[in-house]
This record gives sequence, C-alpha cells and structure tokens, in this order.
Amino acid sequence: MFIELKNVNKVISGRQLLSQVNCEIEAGQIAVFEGINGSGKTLTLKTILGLMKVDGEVLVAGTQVKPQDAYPVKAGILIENPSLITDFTATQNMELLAKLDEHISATEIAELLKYFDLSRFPNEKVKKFSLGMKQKLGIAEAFLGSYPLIVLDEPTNALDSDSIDKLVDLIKLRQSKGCTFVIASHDRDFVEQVATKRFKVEEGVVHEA
Ligand SMILES: Nc1ncnc2c1ncn2[C@@H]1O[C@H](COP(=O)(O)OP(=O)(O)OP(=O)(O)O)[C@@H](O)[C@H]1O
Repeated sequence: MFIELKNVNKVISGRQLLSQVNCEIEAGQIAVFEGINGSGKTLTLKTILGLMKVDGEVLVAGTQVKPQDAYPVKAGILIENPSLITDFTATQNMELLAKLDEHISATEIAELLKYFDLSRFPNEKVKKFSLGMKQKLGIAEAFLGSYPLIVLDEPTNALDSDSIDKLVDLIKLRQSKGCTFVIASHDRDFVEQVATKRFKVEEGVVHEA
C-alpha cells in the first residue's frame, strides 16, 4: 500500500475535525476526496503530507510520516492557495521551487509553463496575473520535479474549461508513468474524469465511496 491512514484523529479546541480516519491508497491511483466545504478534505491532505500533527498512524511509501521533519513527504503539492512570490515572474517562482531538487532542469520549467499557457508574458510579475493564471502556476509547480506523489487541493478552482482539460490530460499522463495522485475536489465533472478511487468526507469522517 502506498498511503495508509490508521485510526487518525484530530481535535482542535475540543472539536473533532478528523474522526477515526482509516484509508488506503495504492500506488498509481488517482484518489479523490469529495465533500462539502469544511468537511475535512484539506485536513486529510495535510495529514497525508505530514503538514499537521495528528493522533494515529500515517504511512507513505512504507515510511511513518513525521510532521516534525522539515519536509515530511516529498511530493508535488498544491494546497489551499498557491504559495507564490508575487514580485517574481512565473519562471522565477518555478526556479525558486526547483532549488529544492537538483534534478529539475530549466527545460522542465519551460515546458510546464508553456503547457499551461503561462509563457506568453515572460517578464510579467505574478502580482499582475489573473486568479486562473495564478492557479495554473500553482499546478505547474506541483507537477515540477516529477515526484511519485502529487497532492492537489481543489485544482480546478478558477480554471477555464480548456485548462481543466489540460490538467486532466496531464494527470492521466503522469499516472500512466506511475505517479499517485491525492486530490480534494468538489468539481463533479472533473472528479468523474480522473478518479480511480473516491472517498467521501463528512464532518471529519472519511469513507470509501
Ligand atoms: N487550524 C484549525 N483550527 C481550528 N479549526 C480548523 C483548523 N483548520 C481547519 N479547521 C476546521 O476544520 C474543518 C475542516 O476544514 P478543511 O479545511 O479540511 O475543510 P475542507 O473540506 O477542505 O473545506 P473546503 O471545501 O472549504 O476547502 C472546518 O470546519 C475548519 O473550520
């Protein structure tokens, strides 16, 4: 099993935000967590990535996830709003992220930016970008480095339908090369197109759909 959550609980200020979560995701799956706003999708993704301390056990690629580590799980990540430096251009943002991994080449950066139609304004700072352009840059960053795991929180937010089609194609291409995806989304059309495994999240309870 590539990802395992065993009896995971999270309580903040007396509120049970994740309740006895058990789930298993095999390598190469596109696992989608669905649920209404505030149901616990983002918290589940953060748990998998070790971005939040929880009670219970979290395993990724057979290793216990330790939130106290600097970079607990190596993955491509788009979680909540893309964390972009708005005074940088798209390329500069990608180059900054690429510093984490010596294998990332300038060609890979250029190809991803071109794929998401972000190379038309090479000197434009991100602060001038539209919401959709920022979202696409956040997605491009998540695909950078070809990590075996990519985690995307509401990736279709602010995207036009052509961009969603491109995202779907790229997810499927990477899956065909063995990448595992964990996605939170309430975009039903998108979920129908990509999901190979679906989980419903309701008030912090996760069950397989
Ligand atoms: N740090 C925190 N402290 C207290 N409550 C929190 C914290 N983080 C999240 N919550 C609460 O936990 C619940 C689940 O949050 P989560 O962000 O996982 O929702 P979600 O399913 O991703 O929703 P959305 O679709 O709106 O993104 C929400 O009620 C939220 O208010």
